[in-house]
Amino acid sequence: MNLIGRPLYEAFIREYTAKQWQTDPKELPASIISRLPVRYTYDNRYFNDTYEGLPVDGYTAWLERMADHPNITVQLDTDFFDASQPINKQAVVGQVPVVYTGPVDRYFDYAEGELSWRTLDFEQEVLPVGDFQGTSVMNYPDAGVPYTRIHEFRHFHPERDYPNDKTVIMREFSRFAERSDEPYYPVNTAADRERLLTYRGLTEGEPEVFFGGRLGTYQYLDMHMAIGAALSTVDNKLDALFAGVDA
Ligand SMILES: O=c1ccn([C@@H]2O[C@H](COP(=O)(O)OP(=O)(O)O[C@H]3O[C@H](CO)[C@H](O)[C@H](O)[C@H]3O)[C@@H](O)[C@H]2O)c(=O)[nH]1
Repeated sequence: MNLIGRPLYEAFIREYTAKQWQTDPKELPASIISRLPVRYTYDNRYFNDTYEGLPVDGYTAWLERMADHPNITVQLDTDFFDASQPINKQAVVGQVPVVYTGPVDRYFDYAEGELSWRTLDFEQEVLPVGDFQGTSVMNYPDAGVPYTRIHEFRHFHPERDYPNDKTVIMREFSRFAERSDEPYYPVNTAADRERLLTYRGLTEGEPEVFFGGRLGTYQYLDMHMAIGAALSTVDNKLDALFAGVDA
């Protein structure tokens, strides 16, 4: 309210935030809103960063190329908490360094209670038009619309060729995550923060386990922050563990 005043808060923030978090805004950390820059110019970009963009061929290709190395084996569909398969928590922790990027409460089998998380549902549709909304993301702040925003992929990559008579859109819906859902956002209420402190205490007792990413640290990290944090974990912690080990 201090940032933009009541009329703009009511038009753009109040109902969107209710849909996105289903949590009284007073319970949410101020950093959720203060991440949105307020400026008094006609610059209509989202953030103030010098460069904004996506990997040229997308995040999937970017990750596949990083993992495409003779020293790296990728094993998917393997549950770290399933002791019936060899690469499980009990078998590996303490034996080799582990970087864990799943939910921190799950790692400890929810011993200190559940942290609250939001998950997302997506509904994809192909429409028979060349351009549906003229922009990559359109937010729908009104309570009467069940989704929070619509993504239209062609606008993320204006440099690519797309058909003139078809476009892919995706509606995004937010809800509280159950244990079986994929968590996307830490809600981070005061109760969550208290619980997180006890989990942080527990992480200190884990030998050579490095908790990373939004889920492992219970932090609302943007992509550039998650990448930066991963690189500093390598520089500050992992490098030393592998010094002297043959590549
Ligand atoms: O129209 C809006 C937009 C945001 N918010 C409030 O501000 C918070 C932050 O909104 P963002 O859209 O910045 O948050 P997301 O993490 O959902 O955004 C993601 O999508 C953004 C673009 O839409 C950026 O790409 C961002 O880096 C990426 O994390 C929301 O939860 C909500 O409480 C509103 O109330 N109304």
